[in-house]
Amino acid sequence: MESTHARKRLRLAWDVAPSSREADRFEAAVPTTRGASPPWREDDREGHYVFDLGENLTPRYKILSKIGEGTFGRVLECWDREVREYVAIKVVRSLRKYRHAAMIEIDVLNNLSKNDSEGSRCVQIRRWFDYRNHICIVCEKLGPSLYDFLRKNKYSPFPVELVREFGRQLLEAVAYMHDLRLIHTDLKPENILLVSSEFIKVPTCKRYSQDEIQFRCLPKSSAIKLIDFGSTAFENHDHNSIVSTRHYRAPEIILGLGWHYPCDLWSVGCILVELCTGEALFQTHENLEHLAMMERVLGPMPEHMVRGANSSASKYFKRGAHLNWPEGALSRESIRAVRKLDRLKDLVSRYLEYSRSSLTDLLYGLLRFEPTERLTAREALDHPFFKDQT
Ligand SMILES: Nc1ncnc2c1ncn2[C@@H]1O[C@H](COP(=O)(O)OP(=O)(O)OP(=O)(O)O)[C@@H](O)[C@H]1O
Repeated sequence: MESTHARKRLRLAWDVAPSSREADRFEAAVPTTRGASPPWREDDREGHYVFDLGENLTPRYKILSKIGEGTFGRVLECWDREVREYVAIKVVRSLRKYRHAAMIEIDVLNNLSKNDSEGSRCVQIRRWFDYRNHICIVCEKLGPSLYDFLRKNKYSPFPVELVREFGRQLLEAVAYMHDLRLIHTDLKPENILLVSSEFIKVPTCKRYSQDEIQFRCLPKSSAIKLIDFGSTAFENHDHNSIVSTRHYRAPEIILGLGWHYPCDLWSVGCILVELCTGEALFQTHENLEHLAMMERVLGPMPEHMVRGANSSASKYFKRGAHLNWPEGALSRESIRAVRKLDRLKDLVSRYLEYSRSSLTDLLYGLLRFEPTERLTAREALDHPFFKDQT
């Protein structure tokens, strides 16, 4: 299944988690809903559960806000009356295929939390239940995603020290998953959440005018966790389908060569570049343009990969294993978009104040075309970039 190209829609409430006193006040203001479920209603046309804020999901959970929406369902912030904590509940669409996918996600989440001795950096499942034909997955409530943060800062990059912290934790999460023989397949800034919503505002060097200082928001804590295990693959399953959201999709997936653990590391490479520059590295919606962008940034693709491409991908190449570019481009804008991109090392050094050769070297290791030559998560964690504190 091809993940959606478009960025997720805006979060509805990203830094407005009410305090528990506020939740109590909220509780008192809507006394009639306490202890009861609302009357049964039809789902909407897409199979989403229909709700009103302030009512109960089940008598245990009070719905406070909608925090997200994805292909599989809606994520609601709820107050758990029994444990007295905020939780995020994914209320899955009632269609059979989503219910089925949700059961696999629950299996993965249980696996992740069962083996989690100390902070796996993957969201923790609390429990799950089936309510009015909707699978509901109750998880710890986390803060905004790294993408939410980039957007809030008008796509200005994160400081390199934060990129290092995020990168290390992201790789720890991926290494943990791979040790459990699980492949995430949909790593992207939207699926990396800060644990806390707290942030500080710091002045930037840029000024609009003499008196107007520009600010940007930085998270108070750099702790992050991975979410969205709805596309996670087990090591022994068939790995030929198209996976990953377009911008983060590895070349072996596009070429139909089959994919494995290394596809997650490619996505990590793309994510780290995005955190450093503020913008997605490969902003494209189309295979040939995507491959041309990869070659522009990283150099030519190895010939054996081109020769192994499946029948639908081999049409992107001329005889002699060269990409059919720019001849095959769909428009002039497309050619311009590819030409606009820099080589990886220039791209990184353009955004960082001074040369960061260790980061560039790490990125080249993560963005190797040949999956077997790509760094593994554990190798990447050993890279000098994570030791370099200057
Ligand atoms: N534990 C959580 N705490 C806070 N917010 C969350 C949590 N889990 C999910 N969200 C929010 O809900 C959104 C949708 O969640 P998720 O990505 O799991 O849904 P999905 O339907 O599987 O999405 P996709 O279409 O990407 O597969 C996330 O982008 C995030 O903003």
